[in-house]
Amino acid sequence: GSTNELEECHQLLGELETHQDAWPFLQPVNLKTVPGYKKIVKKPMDFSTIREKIINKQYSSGEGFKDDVNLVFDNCERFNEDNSEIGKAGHIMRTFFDKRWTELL
Ligand SMILES: Cc1ncccc1N[C@H]1CCCS(=O)(=O)C1
Repeated sequence: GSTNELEECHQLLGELETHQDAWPFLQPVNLKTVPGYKKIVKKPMDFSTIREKIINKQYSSGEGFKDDVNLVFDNCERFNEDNSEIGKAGHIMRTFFDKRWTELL
């Protein structure tokens, strides 16, 4: 059911936050200090914002949670070179998420 589904999302968010390659995604990108980010990335998203949304019951199902997690990684790919430190972390984190999400289904 959706309650259990959202509990699984909360558990999975904890795994994302504690992953060794999560560091670029733990807090919102600083729009004042990262040149170009505000203009280029229309919908910023990060793990702390997702946690707030879970706590405030802003997700009605796992789909909304999954969409926000994917937004984190899509923003990362748009702004960062694939072979940059942050770009590489984004690919690793997306692969990790996709595997765990598939295991939940
Ligand atoms: C995900 C992302 N995309 C583009 C630029 C920066 C970031 N993340 C930053 C978040 C704060 C710490 S950091 O500044 O090292 C990395």
